[in-house]
Amino acid sequence: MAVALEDQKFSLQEVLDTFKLCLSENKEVHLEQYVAGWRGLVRFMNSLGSVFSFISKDAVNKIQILVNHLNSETGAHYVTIQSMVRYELDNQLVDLTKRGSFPESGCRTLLRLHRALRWLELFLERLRTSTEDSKTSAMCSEAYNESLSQHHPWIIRKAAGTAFWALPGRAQFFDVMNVGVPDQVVAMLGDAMPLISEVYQVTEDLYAQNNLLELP
Ligand SMILES: CCCCCCCC/C=C\CCCCCCCC(=O)N[C@@H](COP(=O)(O)O)[C@H](O)/C=C/CCCCCCCCCCCCC
Repeated sequence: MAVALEDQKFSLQEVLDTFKLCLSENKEVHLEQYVAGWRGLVRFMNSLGSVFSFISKDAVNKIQILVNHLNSETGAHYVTIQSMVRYELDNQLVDLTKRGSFPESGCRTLLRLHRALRWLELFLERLRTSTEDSKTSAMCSEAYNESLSQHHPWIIRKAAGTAFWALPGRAQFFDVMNVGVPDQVVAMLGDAMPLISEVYQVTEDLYAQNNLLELP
């Protein structure tokens, strides 16, 4: 019997596998798979409750901007993050010092998700090494404070901190991930982490080489 898409059980393994697909052998990051990975993560976050919807809205908005670039007539330049950066810089399509004509450039939009990927990397590593009595809210908030929060104003930091309190405990969180017993979750995270870290590092190096890490 066919199962409707919305009835299919969420599998975090599949989402993390999508990130695996976005890195080619020559270390190019494919944008279509990168945004597909984010879409899956947002779906997971939505399943945790409406308290996260302000975060989800922002992420969806940024994903959509990138999808619009991919589907535009210049979409061929957006196949990889590397080609996107080259194209937008060569054609002066990026606001480099202050917000101006290009508030939806691929480079600045992806930078926001890239910073969030660092949060994810830190959060997953904490989850992987956590114990039964570790608190997901504390792990999430520590990861956030070490990464994304440095780019957010007080009001966003406050709202994010409040939302983290609504995270389910570790056991329930592992359950929603739908990977298996805790040992299987830990093993899956151990496999996924190096890939996420590599995607993060390749993007970080590309942005650093092009002085794009502080785009307004
Ligand atoms: C095995 C565990 C899996 C964990 C799965 C986590 C799923 C997370 C899914 C999505 C993460 C959210 C990505 C958020 C992108 C935020 C981008 C950003 O920084 N935007 C701000 C700046 O944008 P501009 O104004 O410059 O355009 C914007 O101001 C942000 C607004 C919303 C608040 C963002 C708070 C981010 C907290 C990230 C932690 C998410 C916690 C989820 C808990 C599972």
